[in-house]
Amino acid sequence: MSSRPKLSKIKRPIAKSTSAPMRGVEAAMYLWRQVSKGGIVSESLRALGDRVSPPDRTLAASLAYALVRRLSLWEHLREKFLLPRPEKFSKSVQAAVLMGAAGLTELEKFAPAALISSLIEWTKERDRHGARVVNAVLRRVLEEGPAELQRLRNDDRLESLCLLSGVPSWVGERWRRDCGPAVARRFVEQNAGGCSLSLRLSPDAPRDLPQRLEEAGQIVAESSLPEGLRLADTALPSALPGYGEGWFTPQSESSILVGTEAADFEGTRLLDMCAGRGVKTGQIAQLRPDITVEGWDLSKGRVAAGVREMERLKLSDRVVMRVGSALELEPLAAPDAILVDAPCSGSGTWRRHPEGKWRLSPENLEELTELQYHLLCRAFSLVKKGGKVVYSTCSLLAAENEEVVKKALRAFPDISERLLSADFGGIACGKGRMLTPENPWTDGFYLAAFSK
Ligand SMILES: C[S@@+](CC[C@H](N)C(=O)[O-])C[C@H]1O[C@@H](n2cnc3c(N)ncnc32)[C@H](O)[C@@H]1O
Repeated sequence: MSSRPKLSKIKRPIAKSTSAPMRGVEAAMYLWRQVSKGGIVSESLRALGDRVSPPDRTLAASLAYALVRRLSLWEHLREKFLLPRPEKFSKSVQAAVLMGAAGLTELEKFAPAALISSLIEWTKERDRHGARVVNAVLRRVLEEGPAELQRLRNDDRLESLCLLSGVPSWVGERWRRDCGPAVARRFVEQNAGGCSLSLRLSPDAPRDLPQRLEEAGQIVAESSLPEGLRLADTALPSALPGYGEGWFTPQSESSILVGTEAADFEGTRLLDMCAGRGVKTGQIAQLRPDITVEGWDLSKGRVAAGVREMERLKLSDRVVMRVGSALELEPLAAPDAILVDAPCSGSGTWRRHPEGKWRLSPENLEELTELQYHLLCRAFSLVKKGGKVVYSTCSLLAAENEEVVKKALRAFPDISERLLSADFGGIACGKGRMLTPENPWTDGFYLAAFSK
């Protein structure tokens, strides 16, 4: 994996304004280039605008997601077939082989010969001699790749399962250390599953919203949560009927449970210390018409999106969103309850955001856990005496969850962990819970609650 492009911090893709139309494979390569530079597939796809026709867009998205979801597997195949070593070849050859391995293995609807010839054409424009190498290597992938995949399936080491499921092997090892081999295998396998859109219904959603969604072409199912609704597939939420009216919010069922726990407190003021775009902020304000909410976030863009979200949900009169670090801002009034929905590795949501898993390293995990610890300590010191703190992450790693909690509890003897307000399922972690991505509508989440 030595030749992997550096997947640095997320940057927004730059849409070229004066650009020629693109075919599917070319667009897929553009998406991959953006991801390699720190972008994310969905946003880069949007930035392509009308430069690709709808069928080419579908092909480009399928190829790019196939590549990013199981990147380490394609790198493994590239290592095996692009000899003597991938680094000996140009970047274009390396990228074409990677994309080809993903496409030939996963895309059943696209004829292998057509994919190979598109990748050869793409490479030819960048590296004339390299195009022959791409041709030869992809034909080997086509012939010998299935046997290699079968060999991995027959091998019961966790490392092979990680390759097949698209999980960085060091994370698989961490899960084994944290939870034992059986749970670790389950987490790895769950990562290979698909995900679908789940909605949180607003109190003013019309009763016939499910029918309206079905009329718009969605397959709708009931959720295990009274305020939830499941769609059979993913969809662009803003394109669904009722989005503009604020009748629903896209939110995974695990995330809904976190908001439910945070809204269950005595008092009238809640501080949401890492409010992001305000998904849980809006949920809590809807659940508790008697309270006011203050939401903070470091990101100006997310706070601006949060402000728009409160307007969409008609909550702006009770929710204030502010930009700044939760380690420095002072609350407008002392909070009775605080939600720390901490920035994290996102290891419970990798099915939705596959780019994140390849950006995580043991080093930046350590930086995250430091920040999480300080955020939780700040919440412990800011909350009123008698108040409640909820800590959550969308991570399945103990380092970001119970280990942060243990360390912060040691520093605050006046804080104690309390039972959650309901049985949320998942795996017990002290008095908290780890919710697992066991179906397409749930993400991996950790939540724990505290009293001062
Ligand atoms: C998990 S997300 C929050 C999601 C949000 N609660 C929701 O439900 O939509 C974590 C957020 O923490 C923010 N963040 C990171 N460092 C922060 C800090 N020092 N102070 C405040 N927010 C921070 C990030 O910008 C990110 O939006």
